[in-house]
Amino acid sequence: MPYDAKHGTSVKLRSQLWFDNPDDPDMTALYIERYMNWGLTREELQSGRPLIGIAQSGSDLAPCNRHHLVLAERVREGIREAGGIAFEFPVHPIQETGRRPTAALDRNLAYLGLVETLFGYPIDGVVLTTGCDKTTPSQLMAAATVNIPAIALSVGPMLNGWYRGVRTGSGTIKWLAKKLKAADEIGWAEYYELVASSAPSPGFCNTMGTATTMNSLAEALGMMLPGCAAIPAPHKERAQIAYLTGRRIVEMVREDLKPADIMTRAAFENAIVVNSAIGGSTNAPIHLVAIARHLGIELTNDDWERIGHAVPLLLDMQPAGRFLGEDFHRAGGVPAIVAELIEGGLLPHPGATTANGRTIGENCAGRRSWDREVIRAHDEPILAEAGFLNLKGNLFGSAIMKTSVISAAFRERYLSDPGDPDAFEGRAVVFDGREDYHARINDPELAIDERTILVMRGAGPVGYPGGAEVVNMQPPDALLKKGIMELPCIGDGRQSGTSGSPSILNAAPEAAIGGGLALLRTGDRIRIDLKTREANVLVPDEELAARRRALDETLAHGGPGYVPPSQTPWQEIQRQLVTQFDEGMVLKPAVKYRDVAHRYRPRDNH
Ligand SMILES: CC(C)(O)[C@@H](O)C(=O)O
Repeated sequence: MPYDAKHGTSVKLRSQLWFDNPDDPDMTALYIERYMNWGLTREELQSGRPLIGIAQSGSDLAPCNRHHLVLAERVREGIREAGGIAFEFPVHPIQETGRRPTAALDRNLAYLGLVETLFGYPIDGVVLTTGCDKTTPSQLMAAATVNIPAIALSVGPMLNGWYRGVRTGSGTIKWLAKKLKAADEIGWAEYYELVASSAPSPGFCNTMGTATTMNSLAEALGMMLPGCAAIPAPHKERAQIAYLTGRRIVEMVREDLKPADIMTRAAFENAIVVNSAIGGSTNAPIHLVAIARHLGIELTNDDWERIGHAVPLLLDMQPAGRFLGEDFHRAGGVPAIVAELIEGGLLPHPGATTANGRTIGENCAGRRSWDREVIRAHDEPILAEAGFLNLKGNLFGSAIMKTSVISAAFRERYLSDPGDPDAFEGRAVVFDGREDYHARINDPELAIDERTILVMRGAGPVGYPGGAEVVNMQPPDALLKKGIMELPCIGDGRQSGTSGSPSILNAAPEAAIGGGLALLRTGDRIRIDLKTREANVLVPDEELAARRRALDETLAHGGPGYVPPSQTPWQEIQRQLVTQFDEGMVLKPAVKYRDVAHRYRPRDNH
């Protein structure tokens, strides 16, 4: 509904409440004078042109998004040409590889800041500059809450990394370098060289890590122009789509096309299917559930399994496959994946609306793969069932397992219980947080062998705090030297989207608030059944009940000792308000605020 009809004012655009409000010329004078002080004229600000925010997520602290500082010029040109005026402003930096203790702590902080900015300033529509992992969901969450017209612009992945003729992918190469170093095959100098080779240009991870995943899903949700997610940052098409995005947001304001019109339940179901087909990150369920909750859409990890598990893997990209971002883009990017899914009858809602005003089906139908090695045909997939499993049992109520990275060697070694090829059992070795893991992983007393299951607890939204990517646990050096490159891992934290290890992640509730992992002890046996989706510690119920009583006692006296104290005000605030991973790790009081730009009119400041 247009702004004037909803609020009974004589202004047509929200920004006119500040700059062109005939009902209050006195306040208009106050609001407009300072925005003219850098050269804008009264005529520009009072001519009914939409004022378009550019939510700038790039900075020197956020190298993955830094190229947005350059792209914003093309966005501005597009906005101007379509008759709008650009207002660029900063969003809180979120850099996964730079922020300690974890960038995930800042997703909700950036969300809060952006909600306040969009609500409290004269902005009619916004370009969200997405990139590194959490920069995408934080901005989509804010756009969902405020619900003014919004369109996302991906910064794009880096160019492919190369080392001695071999593709080196972000993050994924780090796991390999660690293994080579542990096996004494390389020294530190080559280690640095190898890892740095994977980052040859501006842009985010060139693997299907969380960044490419979340940008691809933003496109699948309909919040980007078609093809936007995968264009590498330095390519000319990246600057071209920045310009087109700027033009389009002005039209979206005129059409009053808002996030809640685009990000419907149907759009989320499409995104889940696309995530399976691209081999997307295990961080995606957390973020999509969060965005959905801010729109009032009930999305669960059961939905992820029900809608996504049977979908085939079509994209051969690291860590699930071989290729990198440039290859994905050249093969056709997200539109080619969607086209294959439509062809195979696998996309549930081809009629879902997207940011350009057309449906995802209209945008993508027929745009099939240019390179069948990189993006496979729907009937010749890399893997038949590539989606996530949602495991449950006496260790947790929900944990995600990414099936597309379970290697053949792993299947052979573990999923071979006689008569039960879907189950494996192992002895648990439990670590209380990352420091404990790094201090003890090579301790021979732990007797870690090829049937061990590594467990990390204390890494969740409350425990770490923020829910860190620290469940990337590798076997001890002795096993790596023997060629055992991966052990099954379980954790109440997250794992990098670039990791290829067979892991059970995002376990909720986490140990820090008394989840089942808190009851586990080194030496316990764990059984995982991929068919029944169960994960249980094989300890008699009476014994578990006794451990539960002891834990309750500890919790009553301030909680398990492995939860470190908060170090900053935000750590403490977020700990008090945050939900668990399976509920999106959102701030509990925040989700009730919906459509705030239409529901509320901000009060004047003088
Ligand atoms: C590679 C990183 C930094 O871990 C992240 O981007 C991810 O893919 O999860």
